[in-house]
Amino acid sequence: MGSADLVAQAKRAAAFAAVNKHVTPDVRVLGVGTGSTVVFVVERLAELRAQGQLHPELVCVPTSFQSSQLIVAAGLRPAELNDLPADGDGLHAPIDVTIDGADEVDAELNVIKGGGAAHLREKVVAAASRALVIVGDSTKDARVLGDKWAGGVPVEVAPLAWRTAKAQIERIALPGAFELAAPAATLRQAVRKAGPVVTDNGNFVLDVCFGRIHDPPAVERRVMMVPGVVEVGIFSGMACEAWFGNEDGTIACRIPQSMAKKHE
Ligand SMILES: O=C[C@H](O)[C@H](O)[C@H](O)COP(=O)(O)O
Repeated sequence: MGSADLVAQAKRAAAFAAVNKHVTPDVRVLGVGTGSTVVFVVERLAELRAQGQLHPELVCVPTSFQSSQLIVAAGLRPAELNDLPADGDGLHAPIDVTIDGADEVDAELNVIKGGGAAHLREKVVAAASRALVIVGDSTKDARVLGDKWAGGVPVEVAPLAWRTAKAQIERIALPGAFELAAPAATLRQAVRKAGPVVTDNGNFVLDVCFGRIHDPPAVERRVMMVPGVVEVGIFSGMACEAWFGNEDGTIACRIPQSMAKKHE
């Protein structure tokens, strides 16, 4: 088996394990992430549906055009977040659980997302979920963000503001929060289309390299303050569990390190 096949197999194993644990027949509203690992999440959902093991009224909230297409192709029912009824606690977190991929995950399960430019909708859906579960292959599993992922932090920006936002992001100074003396931002270019990537929301994406990120919540908050920034691809403190598939066929499941310590 080639290396790409082994990585796909690892992603599939993680996705299947997460679905098996979290998508029980009592789950009524499911958030479906975006990316190559989520393809396997939906493959498993289709199997469970065919076996009659899903809630008969299950609806799936997509996080992108791709995610919506996968849901429909698998015979599952898509639902818009705004159309879901409010829950009792007033927080409007009507989604039981969301399963999504990631570009990198640190020891506390802070996550970099947006390699597929879907992080705005992904974060909105994650925030409306009672649990966010991450799936990926073991190359995503890092101690500190920036240890492995070299693609930078995706930042969705309004097209009219991309140059000013880029300049302001590159001037961010947060002593101790990240490795580089100054962040470096690049406008993401499209493949097989001239010009920049345009997101599902009609915006552009800056990929911002910070080096290793020691304080993800501080970086996330600071970048969000730049005018024109729509969403930052750092998800701090949102994920409760991550599943990583290894090329040897084994799977690892992790919870945030601080929570694991409390249970020791
Ligand atoms: O924008 C895309 C998403 O955040 C993806 O979930 C992330 O890039 C991971 O994708 P993949 O499973 O393809 O590595």
